[in-house]
Amino acid sequence: MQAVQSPPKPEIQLSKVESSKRLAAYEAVDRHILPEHKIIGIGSGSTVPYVVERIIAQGEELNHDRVFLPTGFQSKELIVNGRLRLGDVDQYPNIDVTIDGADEVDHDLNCIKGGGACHLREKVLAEAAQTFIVVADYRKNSDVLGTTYKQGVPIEVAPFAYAKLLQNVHHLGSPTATLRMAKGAGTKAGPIVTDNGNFVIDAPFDEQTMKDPYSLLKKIKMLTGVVEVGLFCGMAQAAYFGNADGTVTIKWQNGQIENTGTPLA
Ligand SMILES: O=C[C@H](O)[C@H](O)[C@H](O)COP(=O)(O)O
Repeated sequence: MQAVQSPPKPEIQLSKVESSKRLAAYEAVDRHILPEHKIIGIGSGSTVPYVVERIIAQGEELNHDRVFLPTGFQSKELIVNGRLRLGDVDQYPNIDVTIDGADEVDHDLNCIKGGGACHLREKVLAEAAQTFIVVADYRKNSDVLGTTYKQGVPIEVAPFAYAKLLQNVHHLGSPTATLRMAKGAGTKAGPIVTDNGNFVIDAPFDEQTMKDPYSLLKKIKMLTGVVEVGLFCGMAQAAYFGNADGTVTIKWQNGQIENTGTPLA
């Protein structure tokens, strides 16, 4: 009897933005998640599912003795649903590679992170990693932070201190800083609460201030009650940006910029 062949699965047509996220994620995994890497940090956001997809495609033989550490609820689900082994940074404080998304990346690879309120765990996993790689679509590739991500610098704060901190952040030069509220039908009434039980303040600063994100980071971090700031300065070794034309731009820590792939006709 002839075997019945199931019809080929239709290829889901991705939007330009989605395909550029996938391009960046695949290229970064292919270059940085190598057979010798056993402890791997998995970041958060909409590009990270493609990172996990590509890691799974490396196969059971490579993945069976690897441990994957999540930066939040979303990445934990990705790891568990992908049948990868879950660990945590308190068991594995030395990570080989962490790959994560970003809200915006400047020419020095400084990043705004925390649009999804995950930046505390993300920063711990980035710092613990020998190699920290950022993946994103072309919209996140900037010269100066705050050019495209207008919501402001995400600041995770102890809930009881938020009112005082809002005043302090206003005085620091962000008069429109606000407490991030849960939005949309069916969501919680009131402020969003992070995976660590904290609140988030979004603090936009002017262009001049954002040109020196490290100074700003230090000032905000000094405010009592601040848990972590979504400015990642001097942490990434490389940032991969998928482009709408099917190529990938890679910015390296030493300032080198590389373009790979053939532009779509
Ligand atoms: O808190 C969230 C993280 O920092 C994300 O990595 C960041 O917001 C980017 O997310 P997305 O890729 O969904 O824009």
